[in-house]
This record gives sequence, structure tokens and C-alpha cells, in this order.
Amino acid sequence: MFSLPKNATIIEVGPRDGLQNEGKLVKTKDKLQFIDALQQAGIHEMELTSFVSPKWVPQMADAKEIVAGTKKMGRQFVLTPNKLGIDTALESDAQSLAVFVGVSDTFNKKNINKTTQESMDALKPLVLELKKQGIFVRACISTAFYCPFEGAIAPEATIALCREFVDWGVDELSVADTIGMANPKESYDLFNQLVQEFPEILIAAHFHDTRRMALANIVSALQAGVTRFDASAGGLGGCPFAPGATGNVATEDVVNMLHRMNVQTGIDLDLLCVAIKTIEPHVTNPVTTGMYTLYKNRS
Ligand SMILES: CC(C)(COP(=O)([O-])OP(=O)([O-])OC[C@H]1O[C@@H](n2cnc3c(N)ncnc32)[C@H](O)[C@@H]1OP(=O)([O-])[O-])[C@@H](O)C(=O)NCCC(=O)NCCSC(=O)C[C@@](C)(O)CC(=O)[O-]
Repeated sequence: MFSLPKNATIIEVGPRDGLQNEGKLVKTKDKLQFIDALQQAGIHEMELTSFVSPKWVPQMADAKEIVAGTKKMGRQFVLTPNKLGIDTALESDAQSLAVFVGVSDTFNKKNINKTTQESMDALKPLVLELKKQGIFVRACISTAFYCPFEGAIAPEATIALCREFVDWGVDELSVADTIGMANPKESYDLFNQLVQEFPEILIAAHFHDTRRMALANIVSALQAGVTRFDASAGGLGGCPFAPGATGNVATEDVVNMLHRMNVQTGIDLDLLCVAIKTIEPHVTNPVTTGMYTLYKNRS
């Protein structure tokens, strides 16, 4: 039977994933206006920014100002790759942290300059300490399906990495199709296994829309029991270290699809489009996602 939940949660990643790959530096005040408009649209969980090396990702150099300038509302994540990032994030009063690791060694090395095992060895004491302090920790698992350098990833390898994080006590796994290559069957199979194996933990699905399969993959993940979805307003985004990765699935298209299936998100679609309108002039490419295009044609 085609069964659906009554509610689903969107974790908006536009201010972080959406902007990290943008070539033109966006002013802090324009990012803050975008975040504020997203909050007004009813978004209560968001990745705000990342405390990474500004040499690696110049767009995220204003992470402290972003955290300081954002109204505390709901759950707000910042990404942190290492001890320096975690310490700076906590000094900046960030409330919920996300750590990130690729299943694929080659990708991880290009993204964080460590092999997957080196990353896990470095993260373990840091995550255990965060959990001792009662801080909400999200673990982002990149290249969970495919790697731009190594090709197909064995589901067992992704599950094994997730299991380590679960053993450390993280609160959430965000499992990513980094280059938008997974298909709906692969989405169902992996998320079904994850939901069965880790029933006690929050699981989010993070799809990029490179091959336009992200919405179908979300429907598959819903069928597998996932109710949390990362998405980026305007479909902005991509990892600068994953060649071929285009934007994340567009929040407005996910919200529209969910609402039309009677799955509520608490997000106002028109106000979401207003938020996209605030950031569109500051990014290089026009936003051409389905629901935003309809909104613009209407207004
Ligand atoms: C991890 C490092 C820092 C290692 O980079 P490294 O060069 O090996 O680091 P290092 O420890 O040798 O330090 C080099 C310099 O960076 C500084 N540094 C060191 N750490 C920090 C920090 N936290 N914040 C600020 N500065 C930092 C450090 O102080 C030093 O400064 P210098 O002495 O040269 O002036 C680097 O590789 C990095 O920043 N990588 C981040 C890459 C990134 O942001 N990728 C995108 C996010 S992941 C993603 O998008 C995927 C996801 C989550 O969306 C899911 C999906 O779709 O797959």
C-alpha cells in the first residue's frame, strides 16, 4: 500500500549548501536577509553556515557573523569539520552541530584532506565530548550512494559508517546523494535498511538533483519511513569538491509535492518564494525551479 506520513520536516540547507558553491561572494547582510525570510516562511530547521577553512571555502568566512545575526528559532545547524571549527562554533553560540564525512576515501580526501578513517579517528573524541555536553549532533554522510571519483558505493560501507556514528550517540544521520546519481530503487533500498537498523535515531535524506531524480528519490525514502528531508530554497547548491554535483533538491518543489500529497510541513510556499526572491539577485545563476517559476509568472 502507498502509505504516507501526515507530517514531514524540511531541513533547509540553502544558506549553507546552497551558497557554499556560489562563485560570487554574497554579502553577510544579504545572507541574513535570506535566512530571516526563510524563518518567516515557517522553516524551523536550517543549516546556517559552516565553520570551515576560509581558504577552502571563502563563501563561509562570515560564519560567526551569520550565527550572531540569526534569530534563535527552532534548530539551527552549523557544519564543523574539525576541532577548530567545533571550538569556534561553540564560542559563537551555535546550538547544534553537524559533522561531515564521505564514505569514499577519495572524496573525503578532496573535501577534508583526510581519508575516511583519519576523519573518523579525529572526530570520535570530539563527538563523544559534544554528546557529553548534551549538544545536538548531526552526522552528514557524503557519497552515500555514488562518488564522483570512485563510482558506486556499496550500501554496506555507508551503513557501517552510519553505525559508527550511531554508536557514538549522534542524534541524526543526514545521508547524502552528493552528486545526484541515486535512483528511486536505490533510495528505497538504502533508507529502508537504515530505518530498520537505526529505529531510534533521526534520519534525513539529502538529495542533489543533478539527474532530476531527487523528488522521486524523496517519495521512495518516504515509503521507506523517512520523514526528514534536506532541501535548498531555489535548488541552489552543491559541494565545491564534488565535480558534477549540481544543486540540492529545491525546497519549494519538495514542499509543493508534499502538500499536494497531504503531507504537511508547516511551510508557507508563497513566503518561501519571497525568500528565494531576496537571494536571487545575489547569486550567479537565475533560479529556474518549477514552483519558483510559477510564482514569478503569477506575481
Ligand atoms: C578541514 C580542513 C580545514 C582541512 O584543511 P587542511 O588544509 O588540511 O587544514 P589544516 O589543519 O592544515 O589548516 C590549514 C589552515 O586552515 C585553517 N583552518 C583549519 N580548520 C579551520 C576551521 N575549521 N575554520 C577556520 N580555519 C581553519 C588553519 O588554521 C590553517 O590556517 P593557516 O595557518 O594556513 O592560516 C579543510 O579541508 C576544510 O575546511 N574543508 C571544508 C570543505 C567543505 O566545507 N566542504 C563542503 C561541505 S561538505 C558538503 O557540502 C557535503 C554535504 C554535507 O552537503 C552532503 C553532501 O551532499 O554530500
